Amino acid sequence: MSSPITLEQKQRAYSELSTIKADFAGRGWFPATSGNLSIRVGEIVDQKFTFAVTASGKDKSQSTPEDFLLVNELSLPTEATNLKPSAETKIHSEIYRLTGCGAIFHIHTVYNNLLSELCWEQGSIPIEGVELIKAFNIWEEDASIEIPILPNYADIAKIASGIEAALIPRIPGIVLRKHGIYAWGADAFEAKRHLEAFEYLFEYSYKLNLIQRASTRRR
Ligand SMILES: CSC[C@@H](O)[C@@H](O)C(=O)COP(=O)(O)O
Ligand SMILES: [Zn+2]
Repeated sequence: MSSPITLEQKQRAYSELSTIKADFAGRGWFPATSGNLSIRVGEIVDQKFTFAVTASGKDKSQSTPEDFLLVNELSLPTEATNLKPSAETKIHSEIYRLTGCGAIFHIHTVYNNLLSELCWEQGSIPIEGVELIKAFNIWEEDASIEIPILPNYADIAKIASGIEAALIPRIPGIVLRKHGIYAWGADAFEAKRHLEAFEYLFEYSYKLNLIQRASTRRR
């Protein structure tokens, strides 16, 4: 059994999620109700854990008393509620199980969708030598990283079952093809830093690609 969650722990997680949700909504990171967020509450004990997750299908630019609920490692609500957890909760559960992280943020952006398609054939998005790679705690000079891309099945359990094989240990994120990114960290602060870095690197990479293609055409 994981230890019982106190009201204070729950309120702290909801408050943190609420602040992050408003911040990301302000950046246009939740178009058309897309995206979902979660924070783990309490420790992982005997592979059992609890996390606060966004309710499904909400306008995530609005703040209401019904934005979040608690679920367990099986993605099932741990308290009586009318709310439905995010349709993608099983992806969160699997990432917590595999990484032991403390927070997971998922967003759909044009840049993460474009890069997932541009790099689909190679199976991952390569980024070379950009300073912001250090946001992942990768400090080597001119580091090269690859961000894995997974197929975007309609069956969320099928997506979740492919995560273990796709994970790259030092990369705190995965991209679903023409869908969006999942980024995580030890806590909400770190998950946010990672997500911001991924999105910056995707925009950089997409624009670099455009410039390089245009200059190749001119030659
Ligand atoms: C409305 S399109 C986006 C959804 O299909 C899904 O990908 C998503 O990110 C949000 O689902 P949700 O159930 O609200 O967490
Ligand atoms: Zn999604």
